[in-house]
Amino acid sequence: MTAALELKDLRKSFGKTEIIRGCSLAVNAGERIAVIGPNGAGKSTLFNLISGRFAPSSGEVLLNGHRIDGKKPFEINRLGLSRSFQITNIFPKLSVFENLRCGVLWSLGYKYTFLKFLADLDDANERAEQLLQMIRLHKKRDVLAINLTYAEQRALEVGITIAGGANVILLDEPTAGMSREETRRFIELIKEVTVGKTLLTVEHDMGVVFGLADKIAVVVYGEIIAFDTPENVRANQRVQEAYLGSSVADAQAGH
Ligand SMILES: Nc1ncnc2c1ncn2[C@@H]1O[C@H](COP(=O)(O)OP(=O)(O)OP(=O)(O)O)[C@@H](O)[C@H]1O
Repeated sequence: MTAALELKDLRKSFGKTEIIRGCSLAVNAGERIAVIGPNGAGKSTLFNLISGRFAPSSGEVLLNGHRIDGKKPFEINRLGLSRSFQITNIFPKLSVFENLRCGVLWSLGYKYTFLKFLADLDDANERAEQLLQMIRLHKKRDVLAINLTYAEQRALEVGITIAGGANVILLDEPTAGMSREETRRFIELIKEVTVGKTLLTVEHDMGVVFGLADKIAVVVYGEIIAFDTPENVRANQRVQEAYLGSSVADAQAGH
């Protein structure tokens, strides 16, 4: 079976410092992966390499079996990989519905003509209405994004990320800054809206990791030292020594 996303001996140096030091990983379609690791381990850099923000120094990134390393972020997006936008990429003065519709329309293609735009508008409206329901913001349909609560803005961000129908979704700390209860509900929401999709999240909160992930990739000092089920990762000696056994991680996991 072709992996939905595959990294082959991926490396990235900034100047003389190698930050990503030979990462290999194969993620099957439909799997939910949490990428964890200490601060500065290279998690964000890995996401930046996958989503095309940085080009790797060497190695390959394959999306559904096709090389995407070296391509531009928008090209990778149109090939079916979507990364969560930062809050600042939500249009604050547009309504929730309009934000979602922008996400849908933007994904429809860069060779866009005005006539095609008009023809597709009905479809885009319909899709935006569906997304509204999915992210449970239908009651906030016409509210300006700037007037949403923080958790609602994060939900909108997820809605925009999935708007184009990408099959591989990257979310960077989706529950950061949320209360425990908001986090719990948000994990359920993420699970629902990503059914059938491949999901990668960078996550610090161990509660979120163990609640969401089918598999965990542990990044330490630019290397993936483990890639396995949550139970096996928890029991992995090397991971415990390098990361999980710390009191901080235990506290986050609620032990
Ligand atoms: N553009 C850059 N130029 C130089 N060094 C960089 C650049 N981006 C990241 N780094 C360095 O790469 C290392 C890994 O950073 P990265 O942000 O990927 O780690 P992280 O695991 O996401 O950390 P955190 O959990 O704190 O977000 C850090 O030492 C950082 O200073």
